[in-house]
Amino acid sequence: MVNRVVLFVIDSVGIGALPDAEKFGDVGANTLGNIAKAEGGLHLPNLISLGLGNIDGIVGIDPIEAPLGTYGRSEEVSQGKDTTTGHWEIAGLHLTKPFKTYPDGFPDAVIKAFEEKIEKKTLGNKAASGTAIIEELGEEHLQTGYPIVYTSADSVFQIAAHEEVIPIEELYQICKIAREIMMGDHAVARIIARPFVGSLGSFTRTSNRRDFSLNPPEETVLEIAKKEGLDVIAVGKIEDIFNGQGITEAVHTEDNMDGIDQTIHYLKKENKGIIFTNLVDFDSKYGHRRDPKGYKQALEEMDKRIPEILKSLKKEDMIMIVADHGNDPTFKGTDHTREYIPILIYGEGIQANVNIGTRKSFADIAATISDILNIPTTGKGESFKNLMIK
Ligand SMILES: O=P(O)(O)O[C@H]1O[C@H](CO)[C@@H](O)[C@H]1O
Ligand SMILES: [Mn+2]
Ligand SMILES: [Mn+2]
Repeated sequence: MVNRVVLFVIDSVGIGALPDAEKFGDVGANTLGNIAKAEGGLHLPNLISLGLGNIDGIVGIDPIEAPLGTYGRSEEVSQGKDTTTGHWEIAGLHLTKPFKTYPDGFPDAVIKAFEEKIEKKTLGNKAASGTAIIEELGEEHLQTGYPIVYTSADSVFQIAAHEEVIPIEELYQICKIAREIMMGDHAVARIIARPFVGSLGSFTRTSNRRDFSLNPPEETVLEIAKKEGLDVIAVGKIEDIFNGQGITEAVHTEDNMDGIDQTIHYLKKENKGIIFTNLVDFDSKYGHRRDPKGYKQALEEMDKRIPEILKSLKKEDMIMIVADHGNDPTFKGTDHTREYIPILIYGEGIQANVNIGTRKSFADIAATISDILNIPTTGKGESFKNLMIK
């Protein structure tokens, strides 16, 4: 019997363009496949031993004879390719209306209302890469003290500020003000605090980033699990993505390795239910930065830690490794890509070498978790428990 699910989202590790990728301008995107191609292969022996190379349609990773895990891939139903949409679908929701985006910047009325409330002017107000815009406007920011507001192809209102110009607590406060303004007609998925340090020419962003999300519009599998008295432990930015809804305990992390450390820490403790971890470096440090070499290294670094994670699993644990969207570092632009996500599952109670094929919705993951933990479902997705439980 499985009574604890460890759900890892390896943020942005997509495995090929979805059939509807054209609508998103993402035909030809393949995060994992194109990294393998650009970097002359990927050394991921542990993910491969679980079945990574055996997933239908995977490119750049060879299959093996007898994978130890259950494996497959999934399409995304919701019409979005952002983190929130991806995670909410994994947790059992389908977003019928995509989040609003602002490719040409935010309307004057929004910026005016924001500037009045924070009693400061703002800089930027356009779509940009976060590292590029602090280089571009950093000097003016240091001189004026005005925060830098920017967005991307995602539904985000991001506020960048130097930690010595706007202390982080104050930055979080102005994010909360933005959150109040960006509701209703302008219900952007996230307001993101983007603090940075350093001096002109060598600014670096810090791990004090915070995301201020919306509540999920309906009950997720996390809320159901919590109601049923189970633990729902959030590691990394999971707490932010769900705006704390359905979470019983949370820890924020410095980077991928810290995320793995924290997950192992919780695995060793007595708890029942869901440990939900997001490893964001793949996306934020390498995908958006279009750095296939760094992305490859981050993947290999994570792969190396898998034996340690598996060793920490108890008899009744099951680990699921999935992603939330793509972010092909070899693709045009700097945004996410509409892709299939991989699904790798392992545990003592799980069948080896089972192919669950191509799932129609990320919500199949939530439905399966409900089925396994014996709790009600969100009503979305189809469980594949019977294919993989011993
Ligand atoms: O370029 P940076 O600031 O990393 O922004 C990226 O991070 C945001 C949230 O994941 C997205 O909007 C994406 O564009
Ligand atoms: Mn993401
Ligand atoms: Mn991203």
